[in-house]
Amino acid sequence: MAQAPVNVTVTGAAGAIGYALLFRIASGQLLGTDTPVRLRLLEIPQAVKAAEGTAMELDDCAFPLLAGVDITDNPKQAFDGVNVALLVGARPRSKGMERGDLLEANGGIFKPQGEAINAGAADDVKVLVVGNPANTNALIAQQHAPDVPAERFTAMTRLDHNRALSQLATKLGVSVTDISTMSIWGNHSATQYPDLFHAQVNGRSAAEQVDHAWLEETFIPTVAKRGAAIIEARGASSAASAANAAIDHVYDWVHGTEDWTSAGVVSDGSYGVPEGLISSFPVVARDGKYEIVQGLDIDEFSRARIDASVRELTEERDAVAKLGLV
Ligand SMILES: NC(=O)c1ccc[n+]([C@@H]2O[C@H](COP(=O)([O-])OP(=O)(O)OC[C@H]3O[C@@H](n4cnc5c(N)ncnc54)[C@H](O)[C@@H]3O)[C@@H](O)[C@H]2O)c1
Ligand SMILES: O=C(O)C[C@H](O)C(=O)O
Repeated sequence: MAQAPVNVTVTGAAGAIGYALLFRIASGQLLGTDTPVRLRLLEIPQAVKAAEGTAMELDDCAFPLLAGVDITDNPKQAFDGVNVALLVGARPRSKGMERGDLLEANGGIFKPQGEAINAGAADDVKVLVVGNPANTNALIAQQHAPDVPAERFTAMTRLDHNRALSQLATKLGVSVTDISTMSIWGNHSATQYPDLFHAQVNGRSAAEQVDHAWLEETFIPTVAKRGAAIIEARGASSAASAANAAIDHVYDWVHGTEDWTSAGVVSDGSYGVPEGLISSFPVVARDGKYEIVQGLDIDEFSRARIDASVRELTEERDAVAKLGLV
């Protein structure tokens, strides 16, 4: 191995997404097949033993690119020198828990993790938040890492993007590779807006190739509520597809994109999204940076839906602000 290993930290490493993610990272799918990685697994104390079991399995794969695995329940150790941080572990909503309780519980996780990233991360750190509510958890972590450029904190909407590609491809009987310039706007929640007005299929407007009733009454709700449908069907949240989307998000961030993709990034005020909110936009990746695609015309239909999702993000931000978390 000529190159120094890249430090990749995965939180919630003993969970379902962690299990689907770690082997793909270690095999080179996150950063490329010429880049060695050192994994740091962060778990809560009760799950450290399970993470050790996963580390034993990683050993047993004899991955040529895997330079080592460290396991800890201490965020400071987990993020010391980190280059890529995948914040997957989060507190799920339990019975009787209100939305405010969920935000507060997650604040207790993402505030110290943001602080630990601020204290110890490498200069080039890139952070992807997967754990829900992903956009607001990313905002909490970002707000507690004032020395890290804000654009290094992102939230995952790539799974929604991939779901949108797949639903449209199935509807039109085309390959996902025939579709370009797809985008997801807003929150990773049921209010998100998967946008067919800017998407193209074989170079022609996607919206013009489907009837409006399907777009409004089937496509948008199917994509936006797919997470709930998976939970209903599997009895558990999406895991392999979520891990796959995390791999796509980071791979593209590092290697660049030819087409648009979607990511929750810190708003610069583009498209009327309040500055500082972490909202999904159509983005491209260039030179190791995600950039919001600029200059799109937004019609009334899209405007109303983007605004509704951004309103939800604003309410989440206000709720965590009341708790002193941002
Ligand atoms: N953004 C997306 O598209 C998307 C998609 C699917 C799932 N998710 C979310 O990802 C999260 C993880 O899903 P999962 O299926 O792996 O859940 P899981 O319950 O199987 O695993 C979560 C793991 O996180 C750990 N954890 C909890 N608090 C922690 C902390 N403070 N530090 C480190 N680890 C901690 C738990 O011990 C557990 O092992 C959930 O919040 C889920 O809703 C997001
Ligand atoms: O875990 C969830 O609530 C659903 C998840 O975010 C998903 O989109 O599959």
